[in-house]
Amino acid sequence: AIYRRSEGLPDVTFDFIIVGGGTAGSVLANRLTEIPQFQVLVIEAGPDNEGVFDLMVPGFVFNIANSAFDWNFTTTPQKGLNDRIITFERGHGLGGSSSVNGMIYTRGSSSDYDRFARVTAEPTWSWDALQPYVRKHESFTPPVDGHNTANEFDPRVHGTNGPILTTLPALLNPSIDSRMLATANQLKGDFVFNLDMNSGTPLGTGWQQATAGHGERSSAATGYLSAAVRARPNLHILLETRVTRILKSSGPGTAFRTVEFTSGAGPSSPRTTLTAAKEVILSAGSIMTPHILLHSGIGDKQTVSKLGIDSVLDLPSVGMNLTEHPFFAVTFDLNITDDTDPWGEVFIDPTVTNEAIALWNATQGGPLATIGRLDQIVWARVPPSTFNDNVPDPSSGSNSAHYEMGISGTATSLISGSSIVSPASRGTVSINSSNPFDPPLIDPGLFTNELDLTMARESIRALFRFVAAPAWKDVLIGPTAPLVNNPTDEFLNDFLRNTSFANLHPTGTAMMSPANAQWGVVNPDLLLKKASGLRIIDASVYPFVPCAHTQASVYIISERAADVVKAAWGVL
Ligand SMILES: Cc1cc2nc3c(=O)[nH]c(=O)nc-3n(C[C@H](O)[C@H](O)[C@H](O)COP(=O)(O)OP(=O)(O)OC[C@H]3O[C@@H](n4cnc5c(N)ncnc54)[C@H](O)[C@@H]3O)c2cc1C
Repeated sequence: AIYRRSEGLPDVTFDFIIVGGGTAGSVLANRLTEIPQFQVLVIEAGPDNEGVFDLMVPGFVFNIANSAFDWNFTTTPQKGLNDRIITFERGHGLGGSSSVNGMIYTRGSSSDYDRFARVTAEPTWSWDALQPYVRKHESFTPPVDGHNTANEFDPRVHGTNGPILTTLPALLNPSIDSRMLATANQLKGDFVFNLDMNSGTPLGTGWQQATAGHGERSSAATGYLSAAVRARPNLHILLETRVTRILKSSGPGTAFRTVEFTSGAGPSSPRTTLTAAKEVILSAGSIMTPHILLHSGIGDKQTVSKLGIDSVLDLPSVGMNLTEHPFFAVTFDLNITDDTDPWGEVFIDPTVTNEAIALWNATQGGPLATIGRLDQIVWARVPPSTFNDNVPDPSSGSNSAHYEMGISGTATSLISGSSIVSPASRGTVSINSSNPFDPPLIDPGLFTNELDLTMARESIRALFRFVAAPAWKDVLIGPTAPLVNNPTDEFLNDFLRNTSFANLHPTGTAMMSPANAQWGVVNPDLLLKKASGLRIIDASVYPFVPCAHTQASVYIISERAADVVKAAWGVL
């Protein structure tokens, strides 16, 4: 059941208290309540996702920023971005960031997961070992327009029975799609057609896949917290309630089974505590998980002590290693005269938008049933000569991408949403007060490592090579200002520093490490180091960011983590 005040909660002993009903938290809530004797409480800071139009309609993804479903964070001034402060959206509500994200479904490369296994000395985090979980969360669903998808994906690498619906684009854009696929054929090499970028080898040009089905967004909340799951008598979801700290239990040893929370909105709001009989599971995401840990005195001893917070566990890696993908748009002017797309103006002309809304309401189809105009993505590597002994390759292996180009177009422009997906830069999440209501200091450190700029320049030059293919000859005008032909390195550095944003894929701020390692925050079983009772399950535990948009990996990791928890309590 759903509650909004802790006073209404039933008088039961909660075996598990999950902090954050986001992407990972929803997976855990579902899987742990499959065991009827487990009583599970989820505490989520934000509201319910149910019935919220902008969260349901894929085409309205850009309406969500700055709403009640966004934490409305900004970064610290970014040195690598000419000291610009940028927005840093995070989901606030059931489903967390999966309720607000861009729905792009990409798993990354097999070597990303093999690197997880290698650096944590835990073989069960490898791609091969994770295969059951790679499929368990997913149900591949035909696109809403019912077109033949035979050459657009490989059904053998997809799940068919999981809670999360995935699909292929439906609002096809033939004049762009045909040229994209022709380019892959004409140039091959880095841009060769890849039938399915989610096979473990993403490299090349392939059809984009999204977490949507039957015209609607599929999020951790719609998928894992369906009406039937919410009705389970052992699942209790407390909304609009913020966890302020996790408290050390009294008695010998270092155990953390108590959460402190409030439904108030400020530092003096009355706080309540509840203690889990088995575990607290922290799933507040890569930004708020370290924020809660630091406010609880779990983190670098000197840093927290300086702020007047009692240090209860000295773990210097908390909040370190923030890894994020820098994102930049690169645009070319086109002149397509045979464009027959009736929905070209859907987000520009209000009359067309209203027609699209009416169509979506009536049929859950039409242009709003799909995410904008993005039909294909290119994943590629920079030349090996970019690296040497002093400048090592930051990617996880030779089947991993360094950069991504999500290419969409209209009759007049071709836009690549480009990103460095194996970055070398690292940042931090920290705090500057003892008030848990103060926002975290988010420093993703974008472009602080020169190598990321080098790779970004190379990706822009790769896009120039891409649009130089014969397929574009009759329609390409040239780069859109301020971009110019044959740009110098200096020009591109300025362009990148002045225009880049965060791709909103933060990971690594509570990273896992081998059980005996002095660094890291959690062990490979995701239990907090040097303590008991507290597990962390969300994107913060990744030691490295995958070369992918990060939601698929959160589903994979959380599904496996649910089994790790069940095994620890003897029910698997
Ligand atoms: C705008 C946006 C676009 C994105 N686009 C894509 C995309 O297209 N494809 C993709 O794969 N990935 C995308 N991502 C990234 C992806 O959604 C995330 O990596 C993933 O959902 C993170 O899951 P998580 O469980 O770690 O955290 P979240 O899903 O963010 O969950 C954390 C939850 O904890 C709650 N919480 C935090 N602090 C507290 C507290 N103190 N008390 C109680 N509750 C708390 C939050 O409200 C939230 O519900 C995007 C993210 C955003 C924000």
